Amino acid sequence: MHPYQADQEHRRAVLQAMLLVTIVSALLFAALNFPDGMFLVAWIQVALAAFAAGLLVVVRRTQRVQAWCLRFMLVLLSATILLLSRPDISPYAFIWLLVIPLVTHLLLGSRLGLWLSLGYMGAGGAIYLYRFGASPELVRVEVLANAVIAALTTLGMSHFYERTRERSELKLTRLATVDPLTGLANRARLIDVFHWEQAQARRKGTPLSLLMLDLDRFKRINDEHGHEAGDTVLVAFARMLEKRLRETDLISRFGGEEFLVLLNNTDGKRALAIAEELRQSLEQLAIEHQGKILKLTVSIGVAEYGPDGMDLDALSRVADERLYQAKAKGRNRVCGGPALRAGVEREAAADATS
Ligand SMILES: Nc1nc2c(ncn2[C@@H]2O[C@H](COP(=O)(O)OP(=O)(O)OP(=O)(O)O)[C@@H](O)[C@H]2O)c(=O)[nH]1
Repeated sequence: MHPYQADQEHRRAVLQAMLLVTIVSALLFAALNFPDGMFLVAWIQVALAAFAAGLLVVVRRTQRVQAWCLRFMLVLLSATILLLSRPDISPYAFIWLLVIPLVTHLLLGSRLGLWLSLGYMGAGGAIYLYRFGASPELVRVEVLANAVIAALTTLGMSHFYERTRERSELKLTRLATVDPLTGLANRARLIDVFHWEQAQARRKGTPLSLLMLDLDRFKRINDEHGHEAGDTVLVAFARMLEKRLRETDLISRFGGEEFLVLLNNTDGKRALAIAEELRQSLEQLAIEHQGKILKLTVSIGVAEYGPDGMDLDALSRVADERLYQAKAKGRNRVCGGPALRAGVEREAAADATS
């Protein structure tokens, strides 16, 4: 699951729980307020329950969970402030202000949660002082001190909890999707991104290509210069790939000295040319390790989404076969399919005759 998706699913679950609580409590309060003749308050509560019920249906399927969380919070908090500003509301209803930091942080994260909490709790506090400022027993120092300390405690704890949760989630996401040696994407992330790119390619008909790269005689580097030198080479190769490719390309390390690159918006012919540029760049690269210069080459297999396969497994298989051909032909070369090669040759012939 993409990190963004994991976060989205977390928020979706919290929002669904919050909507259920809102429906039940709003209907309960409406049922208490109707017999007391507080019709406007009761109808606002019924409207809030209806809005939450409608949202419950939308939220099950929407991809825009964060936007719906914000809309729901703005409606819920504005309705709360509206109800608290009614002259017939009990001072005990202001206790609900203490719940604001908890729900805003759970639904909107630490940043938006903090700002909305400060805004709406501040507004609620101001309404309380305006309404009950003339009743000495309701604005006694110990009453206000209790309220302020309780409010700051829930705000501080909610903020601290959410910040810590967000940081751990980020750390776990990094661990789950990044190769620790090179900092490139790992297999799990490549699979994730491939699914996204595959959907784009299907919907928009844009081309997509895959390169499989394998360093030549890498074992020798390890054997002759040590494992550390091998690691230095892998990192230098990763940085070279990042420098030569676009930010939208996904570069991943699959294992050992094998790398996979996903080139979006790139057809097989262009991918073949890019692979050739990468091959030449590595050939010219001098990698320094403990005062020694290490030289290395790479073999590359190219596959194109569509002609060579419709999923990652099929494309990887084809790219791997072509990589094997490149190795078999003497290494330090790029191999595409017959169709790709024919395309390049046709172009070369056209160039020669023009
Ligand atoms: N330094 C280092 N070496 C690694 C790492 N992962 C795998 N290797 C080594 O990579 C080498 C791969 O060797 P082979 O699969 O024989 O391939 P090669 O020597 O590159 O030969 P060809 O691919 O046929 O050109 C092995 O010696 C592994 O121990 C790593 O993270 N760091």
